Amino acid sequence: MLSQTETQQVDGTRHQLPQVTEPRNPGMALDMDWVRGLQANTSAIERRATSLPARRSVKKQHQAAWLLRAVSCIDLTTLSGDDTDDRVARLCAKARQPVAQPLLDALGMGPITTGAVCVYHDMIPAALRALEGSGIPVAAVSTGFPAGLSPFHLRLAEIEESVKAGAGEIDIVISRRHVLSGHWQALYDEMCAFRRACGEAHVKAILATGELGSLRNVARASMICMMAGADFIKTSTGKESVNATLPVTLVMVRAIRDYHERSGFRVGYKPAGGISKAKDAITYLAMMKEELGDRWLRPDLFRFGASSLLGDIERQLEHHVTGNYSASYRHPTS
Ligand SMILES: O=C[C@H](O)COP(=O)(O)O
Repeated sequence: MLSQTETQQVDGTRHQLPQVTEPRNPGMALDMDWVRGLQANTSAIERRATSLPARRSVKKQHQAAWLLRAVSCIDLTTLSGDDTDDRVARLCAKARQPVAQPLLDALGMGPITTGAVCVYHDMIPAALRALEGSGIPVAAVSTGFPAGLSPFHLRLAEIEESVKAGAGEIDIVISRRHVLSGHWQALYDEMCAFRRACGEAHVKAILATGELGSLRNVARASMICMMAGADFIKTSTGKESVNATLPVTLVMVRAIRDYHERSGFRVGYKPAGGISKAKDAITYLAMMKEELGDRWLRPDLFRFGASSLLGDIERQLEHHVTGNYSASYRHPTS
């Protein structure tokens, strides 16, 4: 069983987190002087990113508490052309009970859920049905995900349809070409329009960082999306050839820190794509704690976009409790 100290390791609170209400980022006018002043020292960033996993070893007895926190921050995702209502229902059952009850009992933990379930628009009704009464939000990818190259009015309409269908969170993709050609005003205007179309639904801006060409572009695109009112900035669709990485994370979380220092608003961070190992999840959480502080270790400000991470975390928790590793096929996600 986890002691109270162990469950407090992650951010000084019990794992069953009280609800915290964060004022929504309203955005601000585009400040091009600020944007142009943003630089990224690639070699320093890469050095810091490489040193983190090696330097930061979460002590064994605290790992289970960190892993449970990671679970509560997962946007449990299925984004496949062959998604079906049944697959989404199985995924949602997993979101409601992501860790087997005997493991939770052995760890002395109460109920836990994932942060959200993330699906394509057509899967929203199935997800809502399966999550009814759970309080788990449905996130829908939108705006011509993953490329974001459909006609602009259709991208706006897609957001509106998903909000109407009941999605509480909308993951939009930005136009990479605006970044690659330095059309910052166009990027800002696009993001403002997406935010408006979302209404009360929270909007995550997917930058597709693997396609932005440089870390400096990542810094600038992050800042512009926040200036235009993004609630979260997210690395990737999971469909680019390079998805979430630690260097990109450093650049994005430092942009979040700068934005908070100047505006007073906290924007969330969502690394997504290719995060499938429990130890990587701990590295990301440790980076959030070191760069942004404990407040960003809660699901209202941090999510993993991941389809298979949960299975590995459950395996590691089982090992923590029983001393044995089970086969990964025993922990299917959907
Ligand atoms: O936003 C989430 C990603 O599409 C999930 O990517 P993944 O399948 O590599 O975990």
